[in-house]
Amino acid sequence: MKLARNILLVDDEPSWLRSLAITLNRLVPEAHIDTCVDSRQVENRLAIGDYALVLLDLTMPFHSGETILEMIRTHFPKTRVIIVTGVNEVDTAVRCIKNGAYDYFIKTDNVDVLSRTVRRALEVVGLERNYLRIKESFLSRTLSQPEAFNNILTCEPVLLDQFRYLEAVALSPEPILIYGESGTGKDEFAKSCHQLTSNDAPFINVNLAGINTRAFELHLFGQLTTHDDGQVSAQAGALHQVQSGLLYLNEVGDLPLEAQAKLVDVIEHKQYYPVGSDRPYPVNCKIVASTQHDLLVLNKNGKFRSDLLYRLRSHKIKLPPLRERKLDLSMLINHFIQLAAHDMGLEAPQQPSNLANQLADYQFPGNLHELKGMVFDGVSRSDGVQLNITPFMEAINEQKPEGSHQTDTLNFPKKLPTLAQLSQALIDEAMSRTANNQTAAAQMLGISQSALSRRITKDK
Ligand SMILES: Nc1ncnc2c1ncn2[C@@H]1O[C@H](COP(=O)(O)OP(=O)(O)OP(=O)(O)O)[C@@H](O)[C@H]1O
Repeated sequence: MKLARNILLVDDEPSWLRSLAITLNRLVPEAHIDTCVDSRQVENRLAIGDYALVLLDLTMPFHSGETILEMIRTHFPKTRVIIVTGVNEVDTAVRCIKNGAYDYFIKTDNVDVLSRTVRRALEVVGLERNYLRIKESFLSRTLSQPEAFNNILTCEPVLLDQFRYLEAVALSPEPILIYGESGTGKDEFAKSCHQLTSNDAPFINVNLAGINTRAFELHLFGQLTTHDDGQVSAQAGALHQVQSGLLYLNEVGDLPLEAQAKLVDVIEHKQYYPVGSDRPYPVNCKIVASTQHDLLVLNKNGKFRSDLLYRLRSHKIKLPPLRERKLDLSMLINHFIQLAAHDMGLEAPQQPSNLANQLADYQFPGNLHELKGMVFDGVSRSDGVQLNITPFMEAINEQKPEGSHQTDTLNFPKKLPTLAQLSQALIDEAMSRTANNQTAAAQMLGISQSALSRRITKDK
């Protein structure tokens, strides 16, 4: 995770610079400290290094601290300045604050004051930069890392917006919540977030469905066990294994209330205690959670803690169900045909041109899981040329409301039709249901396309 942490110390006294650098390295170990003893070099150093913070002496040969402060405010507005001053220069330091310095520090102050001020300044710069990045990235219409979304096919504007939103918030230190029905692509979005944030660190997926609090603790925090002989054995939890990668908490809505309280602690304090240990360990990973349930409703029903809800909702992505993504259908069917054919070692069959139209009113309760299953079934049943549409037609028929099923029982009129009439009625129905696609209609009727074509031509 990118945090602002580069600091430049500027002072003409090399011995003071050395001791300040050592102190800060010890007290603020997450910072990267550089030093500069020549006030004429400061502008060049800032131009080549991405400094969040400058600790600036006031009295130096060549350029005074006040002059350098003005240069930094003008040319490097994203860099904050803390004035480091002697007791006799406090008036000047206060004037510097009025001119935009973040704070001042008196050389004789105790080092705890210094480390607190530096930490706070780094946090402020980190938040400012984060906010700016989110704003700039969201306002631009383009993605800077489109390859992170290679696994998510879509041309739906609402999802393309979610790509830009995810790219904008991926580097934020806050967690991200992905909300959508089963099979809407939550896992894929979490993987994209991993690519955007920490591709070379681990991605760990923890399924929280049905987990109890004890199992949650062991799974996430790990355990330290002290044996009778005094030996200690450790079992690493997901938070240890993930390091600075991405922890994906799948189905967070299923977590018991007690375990939710433990998760709030992790997010809030960025640390955790392995079971059996009273030593805290830092949390350095990105946390992405997903849910199929509306957490607001769970919260109203007393099943989801408010503090966890509001922490998770700081960045949230809502994925639409497939029934609201009809623009994507044809492309997704082709994609799954390629996958299925590859997995089965077959030639990829063609998608019937009107298949997506026929599915226009189908609700897809299982979303992409269901579509993928249908396509894999259709490929396995295909004649090698065209995708078999039986699985799709079966699903459409199953979904028809009560009373519209005509397949189970046939209601004949009082006077029975002749065989020829019945056969003609069947052909007409199949052609109408498949929008006149002879191959699809033939599949439906259980005859070859050439046999159907002969019957149609004969009847003309
Ligand atoms: N836009 C997409 N393009 C291509 N494949 C996709 C897309 N979205 C999802 N998939 C595929 O569809 C299947 C279901 O997606 P995924 O597992 O991400 O959904 P989910 O919402 O996490 O489901 P669940 O809630 O069951 O975990 C997966 O095989 C995934 O690779």
